Amino acid sequence: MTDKGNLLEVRGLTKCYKGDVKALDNVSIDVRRGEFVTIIGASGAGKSTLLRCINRLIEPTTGTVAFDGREMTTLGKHDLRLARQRISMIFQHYNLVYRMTAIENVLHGRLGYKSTLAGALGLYSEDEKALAFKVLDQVGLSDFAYTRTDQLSGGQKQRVGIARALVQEPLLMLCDEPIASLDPKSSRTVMERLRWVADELNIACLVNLHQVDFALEFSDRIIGLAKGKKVFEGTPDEVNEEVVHEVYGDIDIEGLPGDRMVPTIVQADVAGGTAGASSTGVA
Ligand SMILES: Nc1ncnc2c1ncn2[C@@H]1O[C@H](COP(=O)(O)OP(=O)(O)OP(=O)(O)O)[C@@H](O)[C@H]1O
Repeated sequence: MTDKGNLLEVRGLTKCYKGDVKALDNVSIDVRRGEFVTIIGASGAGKSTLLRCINRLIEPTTGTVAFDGREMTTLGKHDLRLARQRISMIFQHYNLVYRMTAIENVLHGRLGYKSTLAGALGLYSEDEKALAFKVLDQVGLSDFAYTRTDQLSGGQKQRVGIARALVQEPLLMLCDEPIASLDPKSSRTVMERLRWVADELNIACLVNLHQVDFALEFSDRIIGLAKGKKVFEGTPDEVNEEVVHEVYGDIDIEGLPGDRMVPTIVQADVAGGTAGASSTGVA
C-alpha cells in the first residue's frame, strides 16, 4: 500500500498530444481503496486522457502513477500486464462482442490472466466460469447468461461491462462515461451497481461523468478538470455554483445538450448522444 492508505497516487501528470495539445497539465489525484471518486469537466477537459494514462492505454508525457504501491509509468511490458490485471475498465459504448453471449463476454475479462494460446482457445478453468456466473448474478443478469449481447438493452449491456470488469478481480475500476449513452432510469441502475461495487466489494471506482447531479449523489469525492488542469477537489457538499462555473468555465450551462441547469446539473448525452440507450427505459 502507498502512503496514507492510498490505492492510487497520481502526481504531476501531464499529457501533450502531437500538435501541441496539452490535454493534462500537472494533475495530481489520490484514490483510496474502495473509494468512489468522480471526475467532472466539460468536453475536452482531459477526463478520458487522465483515466487512460493511469493504465497506460495512453502514455503520459511526464508525471507518476503509483498503483497499489507500484510505479506504473516505468513498468516493462510483462509487469504492466500484471498490474493491469487489477485495473479494469468500463466504457461508454460497452466494448462488448455482440455476437457472443453475456457469459462469454464476461469471461473475456479473464484474458489478461491467460497465455495468448489459452485465451485464443477460450480455455477457462471451472473456478473462472463459476466466478463469471457469480459476477453476472451480482449485476442482476444471471437470467441472461446465454443471451447474445446484441439482444440486451443499453443498461443491460453496461451491466455486462461491469461484470466483465469484476471478473478481473480488480482493485480499481476506471469508468469512462459509463452512463453517457443511457436513459435516466438505466443510468441510475448502473450508478447504483457501481456504488455497490465500491461499498460491498471494496473496489475503488474512478468515474468520468458529465452528469453532475449523479456525481453529487453517488461520490465520496469529486474532482473537477478544466482545460487539463485540476480546478476542484472536494466532497459533494463542497460543490456549489462557483465550483461548477470554475469547472465548466464560460460555457453557457443552460445551452448545453441535455438543457438542465445547476444545481440539478444534468448534462446527459453531452458527449455521446443516445446511441445504445434503452428505448424501453428498462435497465
Ligand atoms: N489522440 C489525440 N490526439 C490529439 N489530441 C487529442 C487526442 N485525444 C484527445 N485529444 C485532445 O485532448 C484534449 C482532452 O481530450 P479528452 O478526450 O481527454 O477530454 P474529455 O474531458 O474526456 O472529453 P469528452 O468529455 O468529450 O470525452 C482535447 O482537447 C482533445 O481534443
